Amino acid sequence: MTIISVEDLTKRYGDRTVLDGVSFSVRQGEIFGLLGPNGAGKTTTVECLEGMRTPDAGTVRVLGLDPARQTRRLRRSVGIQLQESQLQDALRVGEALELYASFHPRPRDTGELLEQWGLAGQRRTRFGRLSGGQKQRLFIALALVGDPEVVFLDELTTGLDPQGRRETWDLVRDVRDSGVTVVLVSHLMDEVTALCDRAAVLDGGRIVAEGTPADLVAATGTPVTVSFRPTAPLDLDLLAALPSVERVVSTGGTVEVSGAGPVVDEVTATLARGGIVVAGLRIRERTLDDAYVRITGGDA
Ligand SMILES: Nc1ncnc2c1ncn2[C@@H]1O[C@H](COP(=O)(O)OP(=O)(O)OP(=O)(O)O)[C@@H](O)[C@H]1O
Repeated sequence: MTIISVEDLTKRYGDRTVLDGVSFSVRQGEIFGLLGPNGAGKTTTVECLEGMRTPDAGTVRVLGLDPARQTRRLRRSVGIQLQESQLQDALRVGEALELYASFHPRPRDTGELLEQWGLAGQRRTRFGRLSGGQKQRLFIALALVGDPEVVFLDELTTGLDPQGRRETWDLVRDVRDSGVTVVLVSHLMDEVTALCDRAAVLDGGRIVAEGTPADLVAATGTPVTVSFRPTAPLDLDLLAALPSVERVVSTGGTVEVSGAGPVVDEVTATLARGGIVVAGLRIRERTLDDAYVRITGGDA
């Protein structure tokens, strides 16, 4: 079921068009990534979905509502991750959660949320005294306190150490598994690969790719590279003639074969047929990082 649909969304700031016919949809219960370099228009898109900005053209629906016109009804069902500047340093963690819970008709149990997000021991701690990771977890807990159907998370793990990032990813998966649809704004490829069920890549105000992380990689035809040292003479033309192979280079006894598609299968089958044993076999898999750089023209 489609929870969010965006069709031909256009937004201008003055005479500058920052969103130029953006279309994508988000299904219920998925983690959907909105990925793109700085200034691509991610935040503007999400602000249109949250009802904070009014599109100049196009149609946006979130849970069947028009965010620009039915903002209040929408706010009951969506959770939005705050930015740091939006909480006062003197506010205690428990107070912040109670305050935000009071804005919602059927809030979640705040004690349970504190427990879930590892903040039970910080209930009386002032916001200004929390660590970066604790602040980030509090922002997510605040986004969830209204028991939303959709939650928007923006630059989720900024400032967290590797351990903190992984723990946060696990918690976001739990959020998804509890039935909440998650829209994640990120410019971090590893985050999108690890977390998102699907993602759209935004560049210069347009969607330039959309699909699962694997789809995005495949769509760009980013090369796979296989390298090895043959232990017997090898006819490189045999490899160059394989359908998926684009390039064969031999330097200092190491052969490097690259291409898009089933390169690894074709090369290993050819070697096996020729009875050629190889040493130091390495396969460099394509990654979303490579795909992203290709899609956005290297502006990562
Ligand atoms: N209120 C505004 N007035 C004028 N221009 C704006 C405004 N807000 C954003 N912009 C411009 O619109 C473009 C898109 O900005 P947006 O914040 O949506 O991009 P983003 O992909 O979220 O980037 P970042 O990752 O840097 O936050 C940028 O060039 C930005 O400078």
